[in-house]
Amino acid sequence: MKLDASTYAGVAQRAECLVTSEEMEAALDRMAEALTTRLAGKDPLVLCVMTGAAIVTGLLLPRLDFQLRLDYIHATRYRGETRGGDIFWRHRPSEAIRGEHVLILDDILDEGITLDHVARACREDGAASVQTAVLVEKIRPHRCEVDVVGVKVADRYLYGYGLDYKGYFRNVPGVYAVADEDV
Ligand SMILES: O=P(O)(O)OC[C@H]1O[C@H](OP(=O)(O)OP(=O)(O)O)[C@H](O)[C@@H]1O
Ligand code: HPA
Repeated sequence: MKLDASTYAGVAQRAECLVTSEEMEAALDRMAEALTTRLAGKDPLVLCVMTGAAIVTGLLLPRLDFQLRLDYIHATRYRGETRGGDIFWRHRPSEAIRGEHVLILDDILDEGITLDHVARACREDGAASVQTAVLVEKIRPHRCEVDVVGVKVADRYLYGYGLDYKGYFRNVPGVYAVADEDV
């Protein structure tokens, strides 16, 4: 769904910045360090969970100075809404996963349902090992744990650094909480 320019501007004006771009860049540096410790020398297959993880993937991979490969996996359950529904698979690269040390990279752990499904799918598809990393973890109970986290943020509806509000704001250089009236 398209947002008209005045609605877009209103959402942006009412939103609250929770994490600045400087803080996010520092978090990416810390994630890179933790992932290097876990995965350097294992020739991992990094799986970008489309679409939101495209930004964290692009920012993180140049910080990883070791042998790796990149592929993508696409499971979605929000599809432009601010509440999640059933998992919908768009791309599951089962053959590519078999025997690999997989790193699943996503933008956010919210309820944890998406990451739980994706990690299970990788194990079912014969991954040698599965590790997970997210740029943002919401402070709330989750369906699954994650190995490496960038920042922990309040349980509000968020946008920026890959996180979308109705398909928009993924390109915003900071993490913002949408005002209650806009959720
Ligand atoms: O922990 P959960 O409650 O399952 O939510 C997290 C998932 O929600 C978002 O995906 P979405 O379905 O919105 O697709 P997108 O990546 O295209 O935004 C996000 O990218 C995570 O994959
Ligand atoms: O707070 C959120 N913002 C954007 N996308 C999301 N997917 C799960 N939670 C969120």
